[in-house]
Amino acid sequence: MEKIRIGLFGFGKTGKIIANEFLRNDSFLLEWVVRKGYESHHKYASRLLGYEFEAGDIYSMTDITDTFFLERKVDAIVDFSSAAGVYEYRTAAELKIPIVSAISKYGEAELKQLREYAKSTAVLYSPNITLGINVLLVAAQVLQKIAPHADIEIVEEHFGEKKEVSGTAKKIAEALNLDAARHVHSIRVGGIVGNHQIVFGMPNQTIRLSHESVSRAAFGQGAIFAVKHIINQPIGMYHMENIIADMFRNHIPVY
Ligand SMILES: NC(=O)c1ccc[n+]([C@@H]2O[C@H](COP(=O)([O-])OP(=O)(O)OC[C@H]3O[C@@H](n4cnc5c(N)ncnc54)[C@H](O)[C@@H]3O)[C@@H](O)[C@H]2O)c1
Ligand SMILES: O=C(O)C1=N[C@H](C(=O)O)CCC1
Repeated sequence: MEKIRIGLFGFGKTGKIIANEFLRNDSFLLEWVVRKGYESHHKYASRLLGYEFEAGDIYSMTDITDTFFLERKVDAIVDFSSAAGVYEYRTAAELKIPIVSAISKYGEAELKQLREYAKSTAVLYSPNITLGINVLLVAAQVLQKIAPHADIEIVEEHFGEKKEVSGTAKKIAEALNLDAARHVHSIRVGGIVGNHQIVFGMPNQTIRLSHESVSRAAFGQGAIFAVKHIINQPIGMYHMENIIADMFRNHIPVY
């Protein structure tokens, strides 16, 4: 069976792990990687990650010409670069190459650009692309409907260096119509990749829904899930939580 060819933007803390998840999955071929600078320019991501084969030719953003995506064909682009990276694949969208953006924090202008691309190709945007967080997001909304009077608080734990409040926690608060400033509580310790807990408090019982990203490889597994979904979809904008919600709908056991 033909491998799914991937073009990856970003080869940083997370991008390297994403590249590794694609490299170790036989369904995929990592064709190239684009990063901001010239570090490891034209080396292979596979070799840098310790593999014996050559895959994932490394380019700099300045290498992207109008013919870049024509000359280096891929079946999907995956973006783990930065918000500004969104401006670099306009011609890919025009060529109808599906796009998975995992940028956690876009400004309005970048989001507008991504929505523009979704008029030409299939775009999946997920600020937290782990399967588990998107299951948590849907399950919490279902539970809130079942127990509308529950008190709800959100606790997010991340590595010590993370300065900003978890965008994921803010998204959960928004989905539950909660004021994030009041209901999101942050803990910064050690090397925690990312833990989110939603506590539903009721008079005689407490329900806790929680998700733990044990390794950043969880983001790679989410990206793989997203690519496999998006490459068979028509033009438009897609979100992981909607895909998961459909799976809930289709798999809720009928007793
Ligand atoms: N959606 C998710 O689940 C998820 C999970 C982790 C990280 N992220 C996002 O992934 C991105 C990268 O995170 P990180 O921890 O690897 O950061 P990082 O700073 O370690 O790496 C950023 C990488 O992107 C490259 N880059 C930056 N701007 C670029 C541009 N304009 N064009 C091409 N390459 C560019 C850099 O060279 C570097 O390789 C961030 O936006 C972060 O929010 C998302
Ligand atoms: O590693 C991080 O930092 C991440 N932050 C995003 C957030 O703030 O929710 C999610 C992905 C990982």
